[in-house]
Amino acid sequence: MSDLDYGYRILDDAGQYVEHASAYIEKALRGALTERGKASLLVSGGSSPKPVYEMLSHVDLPWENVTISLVDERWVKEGEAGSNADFIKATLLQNRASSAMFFPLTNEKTTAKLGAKELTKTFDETFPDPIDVCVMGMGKDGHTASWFPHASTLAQAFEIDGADSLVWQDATGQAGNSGFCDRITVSLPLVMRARHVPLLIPGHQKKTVWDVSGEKDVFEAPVTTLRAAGPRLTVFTHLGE
Ligand SMILES: O=C(O)[C@H](O)[C@@H](O)[C@H](O)[C@H](O)COP(=O)(O)O
Repeated sequence: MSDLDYGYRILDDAGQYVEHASAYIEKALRGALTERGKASLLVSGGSSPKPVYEMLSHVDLPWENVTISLVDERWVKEGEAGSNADFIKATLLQNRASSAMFFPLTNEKTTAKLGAKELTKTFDETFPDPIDVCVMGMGKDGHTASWFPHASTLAQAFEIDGADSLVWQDATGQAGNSGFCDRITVSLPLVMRARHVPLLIPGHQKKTVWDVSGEKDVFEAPVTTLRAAGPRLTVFTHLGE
């Protein structure tokens, strides 16, 4: 018996990881669609969830009733290098899932700081709280969403009372920023209220980062905050490379 209060699915290999993570998200969306007739799904970028999105895109669901957005976005225009929106369009919003509604996390403002308020307003109008499924990823530096270790802007994402749904983040100097510093991200309270929080961290290296993060401070390893979701958090990993 595990004494963890969250789900921890340690699969044998990458193939099983993809199947189990995809099936979990499918089941959560199906449950929301059955209960409420619609579902909301926020997704992360990165190579870890990519094959899961590709599998999910073939699933037979009433995708036209599913509204999808991002957990975080680099402040670039769609069509420019680094756009998470483009990544999701090329992976998840394909095949059967191409009929889902997609809400991008950028607007015409020149910086995320300038665009955040207006974007939050339309996001809140589009997505009833709580979100049904928030798919989280993780960098080997322990960041998740655009919550980077010791970032100067991190406290505003972690403000428990009163953080907006979306907040801008400055990832300057972060090892895991992929070259994109100006960012927008969901806030911690929004994720904590979500009905399902799958964390997709395939491979033994990411598994170790996750396991070790349990001993760390939330500003040192932001991903550890997800433990506070308790049974609504399910971690998917495998023991391969
Ligand atoms: O916006 C970003 O920079 C990415 O989305 C990033 O947060 C990513 O999710 C992690 O770095 C994990 O990436 P991998 O899954 O490729 O390891």
